[in-house]
Amino acid sequence: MLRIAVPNKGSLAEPAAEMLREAGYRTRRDSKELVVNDEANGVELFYLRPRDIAVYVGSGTVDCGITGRDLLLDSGSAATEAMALGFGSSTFRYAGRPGTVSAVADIAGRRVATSYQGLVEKHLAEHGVQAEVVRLDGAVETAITLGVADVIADVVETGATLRSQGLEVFGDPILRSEAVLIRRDGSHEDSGIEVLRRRMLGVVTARHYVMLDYDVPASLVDEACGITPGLESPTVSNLQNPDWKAVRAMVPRSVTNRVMDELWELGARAILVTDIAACRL
Ligand SMILES: Nc1ncnc2c1ncn2[C@@H]1O[C@H](COP(=O)(O)OP(=O)(O)OP(=O)(O)O)[C@@H](O)[C@H]1O
Ligand SMILES: O=P(O)(O)OC[C@H]1O[C@H](OP(=O)(O)OP(=O)(O)O)[C@H](O)[C@@H]1O
Ligand SMILES: [Mg+2]
Repeated sequence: MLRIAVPNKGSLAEPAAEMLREAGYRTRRDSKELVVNDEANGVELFYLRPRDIAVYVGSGTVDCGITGRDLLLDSGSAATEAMALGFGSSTFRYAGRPGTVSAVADIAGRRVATSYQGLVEKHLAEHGVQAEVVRLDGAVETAITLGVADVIADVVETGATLRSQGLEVFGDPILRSEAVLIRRDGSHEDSGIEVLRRRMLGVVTARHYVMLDYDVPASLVDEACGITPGLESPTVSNLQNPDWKAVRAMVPRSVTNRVMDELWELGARAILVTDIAACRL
């Protein structure tokens, strides 16, 4: 049985469960379930706090887990990123009152509030800045208003929380984070983890690409394939009318409409886009 740690709460919980479901695993039906045994797939899911997941994985009590890159690095656990999962994206940044602090060097001698003490202490040390780190559990943005800190370091997604407290980010992002699959440092390419990783990669890829089908005059096939080169190579099939060919290729979802416009201009017709439900590449 492969033991997988899964976020039980917070921003990562629902999208992580969704990804596991799409990858064919059984997930919990109610939020009070703490362990799910999915015998058919040879896995056991342990629902744990996202912050604790790297600790469990690092200690070897579970084989792998899903958590945030920021939480992994903050924990200092003996765990390592096996793959990025493409959801739960955020940046980790310093912020303060406008006009007070504008660069990392200005933090020297001040108080920094954060829930990510390990990450912040390491970043300050790397920049040769000495400051007091005030460890808080959450709602860090309020620390300046309440006079507990001069600067904060926190997760920023839309920036709405910062704005609501009249704060502004400064300096470069400390980190760009997203949900990641993690395994213990130096753990061998265990076949169970490899199957999980391939399945997750299948979901990430299926989300990232669409399948494009179109018909194009035979004389324009090469030009059309230049527009849609696919991953290995596009599929070109005959049509009953010998003057036309059918082409099928995977296209990144983000450029689908631009590619369709180009194909149409070239003379392609019957251009169809289909979602990919799952894949192994
Ligand atoms: N808007 C967001 N707010 C907080 N964390 C986010 C956000 N978007 C992504 N994340 C990621 O979620 C992880 C934090 O999860 P965690 O469950 O500790 O906090 P949370 O989502 O703020 O939930 P809560 O504070 O309600 O427990 C981090 O990896 C963080 O980068
Ligand atoms: O940039 P935004 O889109 O506003 O999102 C970022 C905010 O969301 C999270 O807080 P959460 O609501 O989880 O509260 P917490 O501080 O108690 O964790 C995070 O800690 C930031 O405060
Ligand atoms: Mg939070």
